[in-house]
Amino acid sequence: MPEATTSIDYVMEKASGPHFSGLRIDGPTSSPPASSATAPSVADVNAPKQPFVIGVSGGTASGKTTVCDMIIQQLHDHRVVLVNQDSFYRGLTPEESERVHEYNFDHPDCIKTLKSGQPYQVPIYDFKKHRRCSDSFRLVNASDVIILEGILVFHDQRVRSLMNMKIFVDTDADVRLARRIRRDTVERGRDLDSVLEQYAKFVKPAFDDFVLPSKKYADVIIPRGGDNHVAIDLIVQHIHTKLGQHDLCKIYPNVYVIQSTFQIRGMHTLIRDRGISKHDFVFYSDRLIRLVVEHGLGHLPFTEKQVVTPTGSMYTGVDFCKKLCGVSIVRSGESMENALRACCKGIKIGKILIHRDGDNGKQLIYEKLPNDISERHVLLLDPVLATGNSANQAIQLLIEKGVPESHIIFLNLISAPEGIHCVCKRFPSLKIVTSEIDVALNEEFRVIPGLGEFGDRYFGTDD
Ligand SMILES: Nc1ncnc2c1ncn2[C@@H]1O[C@H](COP(=O)(O)OP(=O)(O)O)[C@@H](O)[C@H]1O
Ligand SMILES: Nc1ccn([C@@H]2O[C@H](COP(=O)(O)O)[C@@H](O)[C@H]2O)c(=O)n1
Ligand SMILES: [Mg+2]
Repeated sequence: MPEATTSIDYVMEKASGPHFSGLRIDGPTSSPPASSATAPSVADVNAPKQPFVIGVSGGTASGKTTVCDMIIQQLHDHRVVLVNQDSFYRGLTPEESERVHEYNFDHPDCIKTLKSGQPYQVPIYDFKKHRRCSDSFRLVNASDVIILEGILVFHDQRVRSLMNMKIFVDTDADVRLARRIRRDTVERGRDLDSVLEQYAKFVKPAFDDFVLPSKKYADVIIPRGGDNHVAIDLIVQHIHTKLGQHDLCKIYPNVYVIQSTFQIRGMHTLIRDRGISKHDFVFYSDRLIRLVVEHGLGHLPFTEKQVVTPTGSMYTGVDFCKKLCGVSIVRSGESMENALRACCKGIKIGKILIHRDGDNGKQLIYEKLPNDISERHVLLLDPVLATGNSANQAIQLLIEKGVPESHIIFLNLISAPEGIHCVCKRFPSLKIVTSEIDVALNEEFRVIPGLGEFGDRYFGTDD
């Protein structure tokens, strides 16, 4: 895809015609870094990333935001970020606010910065006051997927050229007007006359002159907006396919990421927050660990079992696998032992301590495992999979003790792609169960965004 070569600050300003434009054309930009076109190597998080950019356009109140929300929800991927054109309106002065009906509101200026891999502070816009909320920003990272939404995002060729996929939400004009009246009067404190006047004077002409002509650039047109579930499903599938090259679960079928829900995202948000109290860190880590452990147990073999219920009927179910063992990688893996004990009554738990010895890998210094470990299925415990060096050493030890590789399930809360590659390449029959896969390791081999030193935070030695 061609990279735009010039600043896009001026983008679509010409669309404002004789009226003054609300577009912030003096907005913050940054020079693209020297190697912005390079795809990141898994080992170099500092290399600028090339996100997958989706443009979503359509007339006012066509359902753009609704469609974007549905896509994001169905993608279940924390790497997706929504950037709304609204955030880039220039704030009106008090005098301008008096004559707000003279305004023709327009366009974003952030996408180039985001595309070139730099974090960006997106302003938050107040539609009631017609200006940006002072001191209120949302930090947007160079995520893997950026959705840029707005009525004019297809207008300028240079903005379009940044997009990997363009979606136009096509909704009947009467329906849009009815929704806009309701939205602007109920949510944005406008009165009916001003909404209708603005619509006739600016919104409809701008739609005819700029928005509708840009429909021809769309790759996908969605009739009926958010009501069109088939179209949204297809788009989500396409995005999944496009991101497939990063999808480690497809490369390694033995990697399982537990189904993301807003509960799980919420818990991750809390434990990743550096400002959270120790008590809350432990509480929400424990909740997540319990989910990972339960999910991991679901991968154990079972035997069929029949029982008689109190109604005298037969119930055909399954019997748990009895020959089990937990093995924690000391020290942070010990934080997962309670959850395992709570799920598996009387489970034996072994330990492996691996001492970091310089930069040349790991040196094992302690192990205590059940004598009959070779007959057991092993749940290997470590909340963070970073480089994979410690994990590989622990797994190698288990295999040397006679545990078949396919009898090992490695449980963790977060995994770096580097660690997954490292472990899965060497031990392809082992299973990994995790709750989130992070972006990469940084130069210090720390998981990014990560959550810092898990053991120190969990056991309170981070002061
Ligand atoms: N399919 C739909 N059915 C009913 N109301 C809808 C539908 N899609 C959107 N709306 C409502 O219409 C208004 C505009 O939708 P929104 O998604 O914000 O449009 P846009 O971002 O294109 O301006 C909102 O109040 C929203 O709740
Ligand atoms: N202070 C403002 C800023 C913008 N608008 C209108 O918003 C419309 C675009 O947003 P949609 O969610 O409807 O796509 C656009 O038509 C602007 O006129 C506004 O009314 N007040
Ligand atoms: Mg919107």
